[in-house]
Amino acid sequence: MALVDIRNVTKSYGSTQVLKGVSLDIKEGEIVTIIGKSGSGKSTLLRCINALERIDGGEITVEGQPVRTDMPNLRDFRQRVGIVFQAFNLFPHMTVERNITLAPVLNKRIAKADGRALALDVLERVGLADKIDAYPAQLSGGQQQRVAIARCLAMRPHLMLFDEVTSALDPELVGEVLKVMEDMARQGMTMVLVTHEMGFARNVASKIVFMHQGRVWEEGPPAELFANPRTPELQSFIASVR
Ligand SMILES: Nc1ncnc2c1ncn2[C@@H]1O[C@H](COP(=O)(O)OP(=O)(O)OP(=O)(O)O)[C@@H](O)[C@H]1O
Repeated sequence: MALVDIRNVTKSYGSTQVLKGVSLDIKEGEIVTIIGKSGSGKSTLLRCINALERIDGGEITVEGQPVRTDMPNLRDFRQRVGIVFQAFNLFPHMTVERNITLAPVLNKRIAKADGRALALDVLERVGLADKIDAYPAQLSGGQQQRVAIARCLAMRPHLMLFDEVTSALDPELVGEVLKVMEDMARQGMTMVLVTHEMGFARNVASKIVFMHQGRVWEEGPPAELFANPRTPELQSFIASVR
């Protein structure tokens, strides 16, 4: 069974249909990269998987459970499906440790006394254990984004979604964040990313999904898709990002 099963999903904002019948399977351990032009519906699809947006038609299931914005165990669901955004959204008045432990303590996933150990554990995974007592303003953008990823990892998610997480970073800071994501991929985390980083898409993704005008236009393993794009739309997209 697929970890995520997306069947014929439609979604409109007002009179604009942004998703026009999207179907997609994501299996455990897969690294799926969604690419496509601005406005093709990539972020919207990602947000629908996490129940941040209500879908109009079709169905999304995660681990067999239908995803709905009004599902009874939404908070529990969001712990299993983490999302990291372009803006890091760290609380500026809290230390890195507090930022990471706030939700797990509030949700009673861990005792307050165990918070520091948990924070250290996830910070080690993003290479920032020495910043546990820092405040966000004392960190670079790349470091802040790695803390945001660590905060997500602290919930022990089964699936992680990344929405253009390197787009707001200075170019020299992009690599450190991609490296953390690459490590997570290697450790078997199931990940879905919307990204403009074609190098990452080529080298790390197990599957590329090319979206065009609200549809999955082409999908497949990167080597195949980039070497033999079948449609003129993907050909011109690849040419535009070279
Ligand atoms: N909350 C919203 N209200 C109205 N329209 C929206 C909303 N969110 C997105 N849209 C519109 O839906 C379309 C798809 O947006 P989406 O962000 O999913 O595209 P995208 O492929 O991720 O683009 P980008 O690469 O620019 O982020 C766009 O035309 C956008 O203007």
